[in-house]
Amino acid sequence: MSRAVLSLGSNLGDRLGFLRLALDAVRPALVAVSSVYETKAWGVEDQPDFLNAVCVVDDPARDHWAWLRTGQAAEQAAGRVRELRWGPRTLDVDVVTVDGVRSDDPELLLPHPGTPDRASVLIPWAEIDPTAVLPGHGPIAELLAARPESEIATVRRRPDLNLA
Ligand SMILES: Nc1ncnc2c1ncn2[C@@H]1O[C@H](COP(=O)(O)OP(=O)(O)OP(=O)(O)O)[C@@H](O)[C@H]1O
Ligand SMILES: Nc1nc2c(c(=O)[nH]1)N=C(CO)CN2
Repeated sequence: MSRAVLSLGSNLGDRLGFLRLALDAVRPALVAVSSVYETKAWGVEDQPDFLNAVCVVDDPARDHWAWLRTGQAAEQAAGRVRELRWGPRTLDVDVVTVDGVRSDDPELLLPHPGTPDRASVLIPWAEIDPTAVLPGHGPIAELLAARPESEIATVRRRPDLNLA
């Protein structure tokens, strides 16, 4: 069994369409998908808001590398051009965790190192798996409780947008 948590993000073009494209790439393995959230950009702040969502997927035939490749293929299909780090993009698929796998290979860091500091990942993840634990970091509910209220407020659920 290989159960992965994937974070999806888009802030260019047809944002919802690109999230749907990513989800369609994993739909046969889909266990759960969060609501869509409109989030203020972190990192490079002078860029459009993102749409973010998190999904849990499970496929015994795929290991962590296969999840990375699946995400990268979806990014390519969305016409993503690799430019600025933390800059705008049509589609970003981050592999947040895969089972308890730990990796310090720069091509696939696991768990994804940004996760503990990103309400834009923790909030949608907690919506679909509130008792989840981030390997090496603890329960995501505790990580979320440690985020400043000012950051939490920049992650807004968009009930009018649906991925499921
Ligand atoms: N867990 C992971 N999920 C997705 N890509 C990863 C992961 N760990 C390392 N990478 C590598 O990161 C590179 C992609 O980086 P990218 O440009 O998407 O970074 P970013 O999204 O701007 O920043 P961040 O990784 O902090 O979210 C790829 O080369 C990929 O191999
Ligand atoms: N809110 C938000 N900000 C971001 C995001 C993202 O997915 N959501 N992704 C980035 C590129 O890694 C940079 N900044």
